[in-house]
Amino acid sequence: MTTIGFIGLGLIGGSIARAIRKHHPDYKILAYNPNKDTLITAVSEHVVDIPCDKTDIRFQECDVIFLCAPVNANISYLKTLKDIISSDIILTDVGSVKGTIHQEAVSLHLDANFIGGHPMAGSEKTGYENSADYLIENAYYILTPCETVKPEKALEFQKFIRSLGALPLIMSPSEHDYITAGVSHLPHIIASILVNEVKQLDGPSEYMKMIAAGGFKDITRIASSSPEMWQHICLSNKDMILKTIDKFDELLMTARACIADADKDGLYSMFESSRYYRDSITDITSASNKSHVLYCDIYDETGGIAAVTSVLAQHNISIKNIGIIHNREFEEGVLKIEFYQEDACKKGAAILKQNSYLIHRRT
Ligand SMILES: NC(=O)c1ccc[n+]([C@@H]2O[C@H](COP(=O)([O-])OP(=O)(O)OC[C@H]3O[C@@H](n4cnc5c(N)ncnc54)[C@H](O)[C@@H]3O)[C@@H](O)[C@H]2O)c1
Ligand SMILES: O=C(O)C(=O)C[C@]1(C(=O)O)C=C[C@@H](O)C=C1
Repeated sequence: MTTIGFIGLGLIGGSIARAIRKHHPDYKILAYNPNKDTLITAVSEHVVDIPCDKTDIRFQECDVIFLCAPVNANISYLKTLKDIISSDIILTDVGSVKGTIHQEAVSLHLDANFIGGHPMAGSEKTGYENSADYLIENAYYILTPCETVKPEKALEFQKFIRSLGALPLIMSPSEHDYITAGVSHLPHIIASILVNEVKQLDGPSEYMKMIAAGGFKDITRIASSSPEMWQHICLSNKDMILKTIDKFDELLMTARACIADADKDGLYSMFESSRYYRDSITDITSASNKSHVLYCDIYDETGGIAAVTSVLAQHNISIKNIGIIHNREFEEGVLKIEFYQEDACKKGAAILKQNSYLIHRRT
């Protein structure tokens, strides 16, 4: 029997625990979370087997412990767990910054046990109540094993992550921190600034807030993310984030100059270059690990999901997975439906369209 521990059972911890329960129903799951109600719910849903205290001696039984609290809390847990855990445990975290926790693992002589982790999936929503067993499905899951981790241990953990439906990708902590500063940390800072900018510019009528449409909403969804989480990330990945801010500043000033100078060619080439590059970014669900998914707009009303599933059932179309998703690019109320086969997905889309549902497929 494999035993897995969790410290922090929020959006990401809860989603990984649910994915383990789904793919490895016989594994034993122990969890600590400061909010006890979360643990009670997780036990009642059979996601967690044993609710634990912060320094619970039963964490000794674990083969793997996932640290799923905010970045700095994960770092401080290494010291707390050091005297409890078994000598061949795999300790991992899901934090959005890797350099600082690696430094702590090395200084505590836990490096032979430590494999940093970071699922590149999430949401602006927090907490166990928003967790889902499919959250990390088809998402890149960055792994940063310490150099002293035995290769067979690292390989075994990589296989485990793949078994949960995620796509493991190995890199060094510094490479991780550089890349995520560019594609995750700076975008969150910019989203937050954009919202604060509108807040400051808007007049007493609040027309800006009222008419803000798809463009503003798309680019600022992540401004609703957890302030605590992003405070920790900015404090932990300071140098890399400052580099990306400098680059952003340079490009913003170039755009400013193009506008001030009415530089037609400069403006055209800025928009043309970003459009070309953005169009080349594919959704991995449509690449080699293709899953047969469609997104369906539903009304936020009782029975909305049941109506969709019964239309599909009437045509003998089986659903592999279904759920409301929050980490997405479409509007509120989108239902994600996964099918076993591409044919079933296409047929399902056609039938739902005939029934006046608005269907999206990602390219
Ligand atoms: N939200 C995302 O999109 C996302 C994506 C990938 C990775 N991450 C990382 O995952 C981690 C958790 O983020 P989340 O989105 O699940 O946040 P969350 O707020 O949903 O969950 C955090 C959980 O940790 C618990 N917690 C807080 N302080 C704690 C402490 N000192 N000790 C133990 N538990 C504590 C909270 O009660 C909560 O249940 C963070 O390190 C974050 O950087 C987040
Ligand atoms: O989709 C979102 O809401 C996210 O912000 C997820 C997201 C990101 O893409 O930046 C946020 C933080 C992470 O560490 C990893 C993923």
